[in-house]
Amino acid sequence: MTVPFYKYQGTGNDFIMIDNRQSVFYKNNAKLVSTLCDRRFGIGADGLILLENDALSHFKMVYFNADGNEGSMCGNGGRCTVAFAKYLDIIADTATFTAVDGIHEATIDHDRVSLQMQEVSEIRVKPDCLFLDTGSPHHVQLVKGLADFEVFAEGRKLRYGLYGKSGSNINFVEQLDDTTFAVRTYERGVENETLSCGTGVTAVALAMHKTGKTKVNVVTVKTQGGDLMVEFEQNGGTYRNIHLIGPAKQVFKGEVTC
Ligand SMILES: N[C@@H](CCC[C@H](N)C(=O)O)C(=O)O
Repeated sequence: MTVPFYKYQGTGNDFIMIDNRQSVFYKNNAKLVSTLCDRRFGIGADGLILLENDALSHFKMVYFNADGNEGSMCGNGGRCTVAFAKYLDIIADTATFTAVDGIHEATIDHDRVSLQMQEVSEIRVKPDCLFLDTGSPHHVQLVKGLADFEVFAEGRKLRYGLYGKSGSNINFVEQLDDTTFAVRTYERGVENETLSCGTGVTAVALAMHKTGKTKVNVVTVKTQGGDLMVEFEQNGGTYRNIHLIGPAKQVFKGEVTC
């Protein structure tokens, strides 16, 4: 049986995208998902996303990490799914969709997607790092010399050593100026550095604001795959109206044999 697929990328975080409104893809097959995401034996991607029907919103996003397991929220994947929904004519310029962490709103202008993220009220500030959940769990740590930093080795050590079996995504950050940060992320579920992680970028912006490294409410975060912006409001200890903004593009389409 063949199933049409599309490939999308958001600042280099890449996804296999399948229109599953007619249940064409059997989703309880972790081995199939991981093989499709394999860069040598499959299509190659950081994750696979199913766009499905939803009673409450325009569509539902079901996200799998490259290891084949269903993941927590994916910010770049969410932005790419909005672009895919527009391509399929499910939405025009605004969307409401359901993800694993609840309902999200988004707008799209050409290939630029602004995705509203869930509120964040708990940020754990530790002596040399922060931990917060922006839909997915994130460790945020300032480092010097980010370009040469051993992201894979250090990220893997922390992901398994500090956060137990369930683990965490690990972000290493360097401040570039009052409003701009660079980040490199070791992604749980991909078990490698990815070129960009949207929930990670969101976590970095909030963590840097929380610790007073930046005073602005619109932060630019430079990833290995391009720039993203995070806008937010802070009220007491809670960050709300958080938006992750940046490009999401279709790269190619094809068919998979399942
Ligand atoms: N690439 C994603 C993050 C996906 C979540 C993560 N891998 C996990 O399950 O912990 C993003 O853009 O947010």
